[in-house]
Amino acid sequence: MRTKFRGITVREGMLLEGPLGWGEFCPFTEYSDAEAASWLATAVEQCTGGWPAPVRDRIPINCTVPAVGPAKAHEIAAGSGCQTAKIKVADHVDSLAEDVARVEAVRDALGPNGKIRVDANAVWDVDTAVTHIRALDKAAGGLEYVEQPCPTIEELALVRRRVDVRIAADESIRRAEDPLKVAVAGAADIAVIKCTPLGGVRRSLEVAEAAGLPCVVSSALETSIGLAAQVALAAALPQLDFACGLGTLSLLTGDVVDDSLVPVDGFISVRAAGPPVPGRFDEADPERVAWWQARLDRVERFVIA
Ligand SMILES: O=C(O)CCC(=O)C1=CC=C[C@@H](O)[C@@H]1C(=O)O
Ligand SMILES: [Mg+2]
Repeated sequence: MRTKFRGITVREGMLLEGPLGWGEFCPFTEYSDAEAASWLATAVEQCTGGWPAPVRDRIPINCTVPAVGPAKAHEIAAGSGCQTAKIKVADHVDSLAEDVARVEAVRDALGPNGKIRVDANAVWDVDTAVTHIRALDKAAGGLEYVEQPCPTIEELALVRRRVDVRIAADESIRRAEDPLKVAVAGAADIAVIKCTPLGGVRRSLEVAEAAGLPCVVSSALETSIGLAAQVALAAALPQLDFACGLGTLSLLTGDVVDDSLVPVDGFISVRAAGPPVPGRFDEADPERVAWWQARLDRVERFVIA
């Protein structure tokens, strides 16, 4: 990673080859085998099953601004070519002043017509969420939405009643016991859908339909191989009203393909990625390779069982 993001500085994963090409298996290292099973289903769909036909040929993209200082945040947003920015906030206790400065810097970089959304990754309680959302909304001159301000659906519903900013559900969907059954309508205005953890493009289309809300497709920090599945999902959704969080290759120091799925002028064109360049990760630590192979063996058995 170029900058620490969701607490990690190294992104690990595995590429699997099947009859249709390559798939990416990249559950975060702390996830259990049970939680990793749907990530494997996504990789298997990609390299064996293929995806539904696209209904659009390019996807509007938001730039992603980690919890960095205002000067760096300005540079990221200004250099991204995107009209929408998603800003990480609340990454530590007492972050409000830094969050406000980051949001102000991004507004300055995007100009008055840019759209700004923030993501708190479920760390606030209801009262903190209300106070911080109001302050950040003011700093932004209007937020497009706030993603997962609190941990539970009930808390999202309470916050939603008390602020004028739209609420998006992310962890509430992708980490739910059954993402097909989670009742987010009423607690949120927007559903963040990530096909990598949800078990593939087809299943994500079902989750999106079940959520009954406008959707934003967002990445799980994949290489271009895994991002291609997310792009396929964004391309196949019947309706796409918001920019998607798929511009995350810029958070990584490298990619496994040469022709990376990066946004140009704020859009990613819908296409496959790959193949991986042989030898790109020859330097991978043998201990980590063995760890991933053992994980794959366990998760595979978990899926079959
Ligand atoms: O949505 C984006 O702009 C980028 C993706 C992103 O923010 C995330 C990717 C992976 C893990 C998550 O913590 C995080 C998110 O919460 O949305
Ligand atoms: Mg999120």
